[in-house]
Amino acid sequence: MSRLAQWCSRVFMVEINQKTEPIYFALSSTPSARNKELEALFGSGKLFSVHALGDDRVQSARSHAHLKSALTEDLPPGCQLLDTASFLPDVKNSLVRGFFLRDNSVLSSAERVVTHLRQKGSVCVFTYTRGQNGDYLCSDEADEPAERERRYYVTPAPAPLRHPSTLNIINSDVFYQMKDAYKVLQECSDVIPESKAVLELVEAQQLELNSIHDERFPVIVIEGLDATGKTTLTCSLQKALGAVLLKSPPQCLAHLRPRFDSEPPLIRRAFYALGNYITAAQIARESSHAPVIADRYWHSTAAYAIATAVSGREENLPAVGSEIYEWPHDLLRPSMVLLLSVSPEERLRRLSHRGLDKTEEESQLEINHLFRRKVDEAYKRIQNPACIVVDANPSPDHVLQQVLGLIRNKYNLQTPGH
Ligand SMILES: Nc1nc2c(ncn2[C@H]2C[C@H](O)[C@@H](COP(=O)(O)OP(=O)(O)OP(=O)(O)O)O2)c(=O)[nH]1
Ligand SMILES: Nc1ncnc2c1ncn2[C@@H]1O[C@H](COP(=O)(O)OP(=O)(O)O)[C@@H](O)[C@H]1O
Repeated sequence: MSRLAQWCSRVFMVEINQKTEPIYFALSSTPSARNKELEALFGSGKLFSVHALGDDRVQSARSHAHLKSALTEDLPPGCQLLDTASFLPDVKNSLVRGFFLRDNSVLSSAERVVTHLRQKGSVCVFTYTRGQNGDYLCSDEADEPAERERRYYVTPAPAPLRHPSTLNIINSDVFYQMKDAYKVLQECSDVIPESKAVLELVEAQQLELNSIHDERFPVIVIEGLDATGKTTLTCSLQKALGAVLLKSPPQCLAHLRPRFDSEPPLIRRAFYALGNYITAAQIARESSHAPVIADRYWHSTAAYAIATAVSGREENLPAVGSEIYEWPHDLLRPSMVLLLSVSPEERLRRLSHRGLDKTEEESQLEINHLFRRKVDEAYKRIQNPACIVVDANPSPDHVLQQVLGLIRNKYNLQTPGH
C-alpha cells in the first residue's frame, strides 16, 4: 500500500492561528462537495504538508525541531508556514506533528526548499493541487508511478471530540512514572551524552531514597509563574520555619539545564521529570529532620508541559478530572502546594524590576497571554495534591504572614524561638 493510501485513515488539522478553530480535512479516493473552509485554506498558490521522519521517537522529535528551523530559515517571504498535525480521531499517541506550507511567492520558491528536503529523505511531503472541477487533489512524489495514477481528494473532516494536541501528552510531554522519563534519556544518550550524567544522578538518589522511609516534617511546595515571588517567599519561609530550602530542578542539574532546554519537548520534559525525582529523594532525606520548602516541583513540570503541548484556545485543555492531571504514583507527595497568584500587570512590573534574563518559556509568557492562561489553568487542575491559590499581590511580608498562617493552621509548626 502506498504511503499516501496509508494516510487516508488519518485526519489532518491545520491551525491558521491560536485564536481561531483549526481546519480539519482527510484524504479520500472520492471527491466531496465544495467546502468554503477548505477553499479558504487551499485558496491559491502551491501547497504542501511536510512531516519529519525518524526511526524512533527521539529522532522524530529532534527531526521535527530541525525541520521547523530549516523551513523558517529557508522559506522566502510570501510563504506561510502553519502548524499542522495528522492523527487518528481520539486515538492516544496517534498525533504526528508537521507543517503546512502555503507558497504565494512569485517564483514558487517553497517548492525548491521542499524538493531539497524530500531528496534528503528526511521528510514526508504531500503536494496539493487544484483539480478541473474545483476540488483539491493530494499527491506524494515518493509514490511509485503506478500508484500516482490513483487520485486522492481533499475532503472536509469533522472536528474530533478531544483536541488532537492532547492525544500524545502522556509519556511524551508529561511523565507519570520515573522509569518512563528515564527511558527517554536512555534513548538519547548516544546523541546527547549529558543524558548519562542525569541518569547517574537519578540512580544515586534513588538508591538513597529507598533507604529513607519516614517523613516526619511537612513538605511545602511554592509554585507560580516567573516573578510571582517564589524565590522571595521561599527564602523568608526558610528563615521563619527553620526549614530546609530545595528547588526543582535540583542544584546538581543546574549546569545541564541550558543543554536540555534547547531540546524538543519529549527530551526537555523527561529531563525536568527526572529532576523532580532527584528533588524527591532530597526532600525525603531532609524532611526526616526539618520542615522542607520546595521552589517548584511536579506542578511546574506538568503545567508548563501541558500548556505547551495543547495548541489553540484555553478550552482545548484536557477536561478537569482528566488522568493527565493526576500526580505520579511513584513521586513523593508534598504536604501542601501553594500557588502564588499575581495580576498580569504586577507580574510584569516585578519582572522588569528583577532584570534577570527570562527562560524561553517566560519570554513566551510575556508575548502570549493565552499560553500564560493555559499554564495557570493547568496548575489549578492538577489533583492529589491540588494547589491552594495564594494572593501574592500584597507586600512580601504580608504574603509571608498569610502563608505562615496557612501552614500553622494545618501543622503545629512553631517559628524557632517562639
Ligand atoms: N523549575 C521548573 N521550571 C520549568 C519546568 N518546566 C518548564 N519550566 C520553565 C518554567 C519557567 O519558564 C522556567 C522556570 O525556571 P526556574 O525554575 O529556574 O525558575 P526561575 O528561578 O528562573 O524563576 P522563578 O523565580 O523560580 O519563577 O522554566 C519544570 O519542570 N520545572
Ligand atoms: N510580594 C512582593 N511584592 C512586591 N515585589 C515582590 C514581591 N515578591 C517578590 N517581589 C519582587 O519581584 C521580583 C521577582 O520576585 P522573585 O521572588 O524572584 O519571583 P520568582 O522567584 O517567582 O520568579 C523580585 O524583584 C522581587 O524582589
